[in-house]
Amino acid sequence: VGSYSPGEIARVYKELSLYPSLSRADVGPVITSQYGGKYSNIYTEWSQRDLERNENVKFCRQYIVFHDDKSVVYSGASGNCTEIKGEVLSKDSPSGDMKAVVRESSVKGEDKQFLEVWSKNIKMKSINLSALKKHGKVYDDAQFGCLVWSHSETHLLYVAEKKRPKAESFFQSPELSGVGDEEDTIRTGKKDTVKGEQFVFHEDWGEALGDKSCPVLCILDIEGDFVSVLDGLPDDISPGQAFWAPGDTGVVFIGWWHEPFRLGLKYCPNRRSALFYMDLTGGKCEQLSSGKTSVCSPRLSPDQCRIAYLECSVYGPHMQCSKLCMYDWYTKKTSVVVDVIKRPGKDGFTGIYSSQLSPQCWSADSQRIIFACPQRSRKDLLMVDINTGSINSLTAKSDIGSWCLLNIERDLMVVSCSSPNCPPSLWVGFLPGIDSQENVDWVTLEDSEKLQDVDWQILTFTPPSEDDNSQYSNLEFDALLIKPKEVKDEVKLPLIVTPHGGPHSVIVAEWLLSSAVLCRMGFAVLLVNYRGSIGYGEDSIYSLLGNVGTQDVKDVQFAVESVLKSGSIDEQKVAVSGGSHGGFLACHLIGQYPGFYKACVARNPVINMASMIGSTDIPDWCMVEAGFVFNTDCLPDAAEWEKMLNISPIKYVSQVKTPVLLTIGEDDKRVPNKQGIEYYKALKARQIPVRLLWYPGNNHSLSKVDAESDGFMNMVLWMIQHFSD
Ligand SMILES: CSCC[C@H](NC=O)C(=O)N[C@@H](CO)C(=O)O
Repeated sequence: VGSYSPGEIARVYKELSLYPSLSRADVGPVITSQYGGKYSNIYTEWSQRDLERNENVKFCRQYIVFHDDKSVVYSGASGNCTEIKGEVLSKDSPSGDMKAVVRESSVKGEDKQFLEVWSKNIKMKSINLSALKKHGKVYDDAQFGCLVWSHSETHLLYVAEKKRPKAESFFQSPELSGVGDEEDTIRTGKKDTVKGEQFVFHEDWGEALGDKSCPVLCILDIEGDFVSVLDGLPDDISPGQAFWAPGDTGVVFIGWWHEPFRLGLKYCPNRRSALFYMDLTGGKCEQLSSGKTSVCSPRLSPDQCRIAYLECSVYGPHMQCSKLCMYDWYTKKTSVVVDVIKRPGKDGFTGIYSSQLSPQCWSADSQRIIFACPQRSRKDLLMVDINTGSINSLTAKSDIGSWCLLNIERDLMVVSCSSPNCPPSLWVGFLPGIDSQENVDWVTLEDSEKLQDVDWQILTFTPPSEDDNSQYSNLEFDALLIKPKEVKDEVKLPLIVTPHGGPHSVIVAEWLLSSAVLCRMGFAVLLVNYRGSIGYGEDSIYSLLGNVGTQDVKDVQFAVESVLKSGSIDEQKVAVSGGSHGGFLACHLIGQYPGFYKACVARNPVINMASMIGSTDIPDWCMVEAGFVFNTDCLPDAAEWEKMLNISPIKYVSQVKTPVLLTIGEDDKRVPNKQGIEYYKALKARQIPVRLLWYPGNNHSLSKVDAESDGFMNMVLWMIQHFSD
């Protein structure tokens, strides 16, 4: 490993970063050819890092699938890939005759948004949304955003930021006042500016949603060329994830309460929210779910009789085991189809841990729901019978590590699958009939090459009895070990230990660019799903509350020491890296096991929960992980502050011997950059080698192409440098 030059590392990174990943697939209508054969077009979107251009490029490719409604007869790509530029959102109409696009385009040097309607090869409409000034920017995020055709194909529904009146200075001279809105003034006879509001703080929805504050539901009447912003919704909720109700009588959406103040939503599907129906015929807004829980991903059945959605508790751990619920449109009754799983039973089903269902998730007969979900360290495709609640795994027996349902339409499933040694590939297959025992017959649309030199396995651990959790005892956990395949007898591998963040998330056996590159360069990588990870039953999640900094730290160390016993690892070359809560664990490990790890790399790590609670977008996380109940109207008491400090990595800083590289995102709202700086100063004061990389324009994930690639290069070089200290 030590013999690799930066140029060689960059070459391997560049080579493996060429593999694109799938982000979307849409199945077109069934067309009968002139020879009587039936086929459907499949539209796919992919993304790929372009290191030269320093951006993630998005491209599309279409495929044609001939079928007999039960099996694929013939399939192939139709044409080559095309890069997608300027499209914010796009959606084909249900019949496939039209396409709607929200596009960003520069007009005379100014960025504008247009809503386009295409029919065959003609752009029928191009509506300048920015000029209409009915609302602010259209939302394209997965949390709120949508672009939905009405069933009648006459209207389009989307979410945008509420229009904010222009604010001007108290000292603006009257002749210039409201000058920017001249057109509006002529049209409405009113000046659209307010004084004194220029510096008012507007709450936002937190990490990665910093430009989202007050979403509104908007409707374009295509024939009438008219955009309207829906009013009549409750004032204390922010709407999103909207769709047309049966018969287009109104719209159904999720509303998130934003009183008394907004809490970060990213990775936090535990925020109080409900399913709502805005009746456009009577102008009334009705709440369809209890309002005491958190709900997301509502999906209307093909027969338009039921809405399936996911539900979990409010506050508590930010990722939890969800219920699959069903709202019957006609009886107005709600039922639970799949409940929370505390401990997995004999069938092996560990519970639902998805926070987003695929755009379509129903079988054609409206009797089953299909979704992808982490089950321990793999991601499987699961099928639920809504009448019995019984669950079948469509993929449990496969040797592929991770399956992702991109879409399902008339029982034709489009999936992306990958493994640590196999980049994403694209497959299609028909869902077998409800009473059929048959397996899915998968057909590859886009294959990917297996990396023959990379090997992976899932290891299962039972914590030693002294580390058992008395309240939640006998819990197991896993780790994913990724290694070079061919290793000469006398060679011992350097090891990089990577606990995931969250802490309630999971690493599944999927394509992981950095692990594949490290493996190519001769490192072994150990990714630990310590107790508290999702995918193992709700008891595992709850076992960690109040025990962060001990139980999770011990689990990781136990997994590492067990792997070292195999004899294939060089004990003098063990490093640790992690982001966020994974960074919290990395910094704990070097503090609690001084000198064991020869290098540490932490991305936006949580360093001091007590100092972070006042500045993060999710203060509830600090209280809940420390074992307390969060309440929006009370401050932690002295004992709670003390515990938050005592369970934080800063507490062990004086024991640290390991050199630390910190990678920090300037605009991180989740773990504010001051956390990394606090650790940097504490290490510097103790003469521990420390280096801090500061990435402007980056948030918590450090996922911009240059930040991600630079962070990776520096991580490897830091480890190589300190392995030879
Ligand atoms: C107040 S920061 C809490 C840690 C953070 N949790 C949720 O956002 C975290 O560890 N994030 C992970 C993803 O879950 C990450 O890798 O950024």
